[in-house]
Amino acid sequence: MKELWTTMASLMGVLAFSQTLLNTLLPPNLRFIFIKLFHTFLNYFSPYSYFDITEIEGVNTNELYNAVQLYLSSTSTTSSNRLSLTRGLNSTSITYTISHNHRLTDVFKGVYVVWEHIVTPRQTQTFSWRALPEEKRGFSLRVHKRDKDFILGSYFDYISSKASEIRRKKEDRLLYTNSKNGSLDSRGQPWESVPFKHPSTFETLAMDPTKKAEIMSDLRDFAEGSAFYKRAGRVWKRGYLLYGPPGTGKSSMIAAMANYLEYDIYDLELTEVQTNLELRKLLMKTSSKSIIVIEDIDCSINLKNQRIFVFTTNHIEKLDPALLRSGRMDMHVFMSYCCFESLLILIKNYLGCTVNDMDTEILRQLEKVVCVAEITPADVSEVLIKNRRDKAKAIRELVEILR
Ligand SMILES: Nc1ncnc2c1ncn2[C@@H]1O[C@H](COP(=O)(O)OP(=O)(O)OP(=O)(O)O)[C@@H](O)[C@H]1O
Repeated sequence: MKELWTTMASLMGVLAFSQTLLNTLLPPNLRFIFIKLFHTFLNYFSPYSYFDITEIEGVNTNELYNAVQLYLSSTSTTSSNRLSLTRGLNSTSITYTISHNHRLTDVFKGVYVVWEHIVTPRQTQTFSWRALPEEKRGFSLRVHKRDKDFILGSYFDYISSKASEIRRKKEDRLLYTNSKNGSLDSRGQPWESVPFKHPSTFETLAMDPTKKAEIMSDLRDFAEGSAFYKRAGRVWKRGYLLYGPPGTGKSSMIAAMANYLEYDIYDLELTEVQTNLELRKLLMKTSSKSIIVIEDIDCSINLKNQRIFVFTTNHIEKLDPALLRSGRMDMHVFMSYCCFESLLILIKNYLGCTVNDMDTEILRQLEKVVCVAEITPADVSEVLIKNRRDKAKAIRELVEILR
């Protein structure tokens, strides 16, 4: 053991001496060439290839760096014993990634790779139109030379698609509205956004169960069908027309759709849009995983984008028949007054009672009166919220107002 230490100490001494000799004898340019040659020599014999992904390329943010960071934060790949945790302002989710200058191993289709998160202080601030971070951050990927082509071919594509999936799941979704008179915000965006936190889901939505199941399956088919639409040469878009009296749940339905598909919502106020060109620009600035809501329908609008559109109206009879025939609306959904099934859903939402908890005679009475009373789910909700602490009173009052 003692001998080993002595040998190591001598080796270190030789190395230090060689470095000093190199620094004294060689001018900086030659020294640089010498070090480069030395690295090339080492690389030649090394069994590994390295890929560097820096956070900032020139002055642009490198999207691949963000994608790798997100990908490495997914539980299935994390095998490091030191992680950095972060949470964005107004966000409910925590993101974690490997700590600075730590490593982790990932396995992709049986191939082992090692990631290292390299963070070093930025030495000099080169001239730039925007301030650069004080630290230089980057990922270095080490792969075996024999796996290099395979990794370049599919691993990075896999990382990018996984990162988009994680981004959609983790990020709080947003509700966008178009700025007044087509003005742009401080970041040059025509849409203003706020976090979207509407609690409505298909489970809490009171409507005919068959119709509900049909809409859910249509949405799912559409969201998963991009390849089919492409094969069939059709534009990947779907239009829904929601119509019915106020308070029947059109807005709740839109929120349920967005929550179901985990899409953002763009609430398009057409009165703020002056020209078709302006409209096109607005639509170009939306993501494809989004629902675009248009409440004032106008025949002249031209919608060619790939996404889901939802049109709402309280008066379908006032719509131009040409608009209904135009093929822009693939599904017409009538949001109707309360039916018995809707009533049961609302009672469960607000009072926590199921059919089994309720008196059969009361149920029979409710069933009899609800189908003749023109009462909206919004009206029923009001009564139930008001009396939510006294379930019996809530049901009694419901029977009363339905008569
Ligand atoms: N079908 C429904 N299921 C569950 N809750 C509903 C439903 N319809 C209405 N509500 C309740 O009533 C409130 C108002 O309904 P909502 O705004 O969705 O109706 P709307 O049809 O969009 O009305 P408007 O045409 O006036 O915009 C909702 O926040 C919700 O609490």
